[in-house]
Amino acid sequence: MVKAVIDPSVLASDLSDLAAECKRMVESGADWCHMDVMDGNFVPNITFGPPVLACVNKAVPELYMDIHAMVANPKQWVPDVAKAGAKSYTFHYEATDSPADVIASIKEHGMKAGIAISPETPSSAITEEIGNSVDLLLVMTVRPGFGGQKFMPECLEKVADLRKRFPSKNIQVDGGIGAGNACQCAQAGSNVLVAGTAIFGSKDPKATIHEMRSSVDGEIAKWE
Ligand SMILES: O=C(CO)[C@H](O)[C@H](O)COP(=O)(O)O
Repeated sequence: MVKAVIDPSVLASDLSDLAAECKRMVESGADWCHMDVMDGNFVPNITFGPPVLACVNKAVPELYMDIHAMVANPKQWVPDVAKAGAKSYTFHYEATDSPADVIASIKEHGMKAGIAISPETPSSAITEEIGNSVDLLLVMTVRPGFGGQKFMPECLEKVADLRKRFPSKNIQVDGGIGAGNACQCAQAGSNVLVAGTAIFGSKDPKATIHEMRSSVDGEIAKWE
């Protein structure tokens, strides 16, 4: 069965000291670090790409880099992101007409594959074929592009639908999440919680991660 994964989003970290920030998260009990790669095309923001990911991987080789590719051509970046040491690569359903090709490329390059849906995309866009071929389904709970936005609880209906249809998959939520709504997200069926502001802005990230994990663990125990 799935397990709780707490996944700090480095978008809210001190990006001038990214490797140290990732290390701090590993030491605080984070399972993964969520790395938002934005190209200024798919979303109106630009962050970082494979050269920066490679530096982080070199400095913190034990880190599970969970890539959220908010890019207009997701297949283009798969080889470079894999070479940079990423463990998983999640792309947007809205960014491609051929998700199966992108998924195949991600797997060929030795990464776990994920597919994301933005708030305006229904969960029915994830067909049985797509859902069964990925490792992770990401339901955005804000519009992609920026951290620190308000959580959209209406997106959780999509989490519930996906959990029902894909009981053994990692189902991730991202945007406006923290200790206050972790339980609500897990109740809907999410086991992978991304949190930027809530963790990097916390005085005690270790305690925040622990609290979020306890909420998810408590809900997962009820599913079985
Ligand atoms: O994908 C993202 C934005 O597109 C971020 O990962 C997300 O918004 C996390 O930030 P916060 O927890 O501060 O809302």
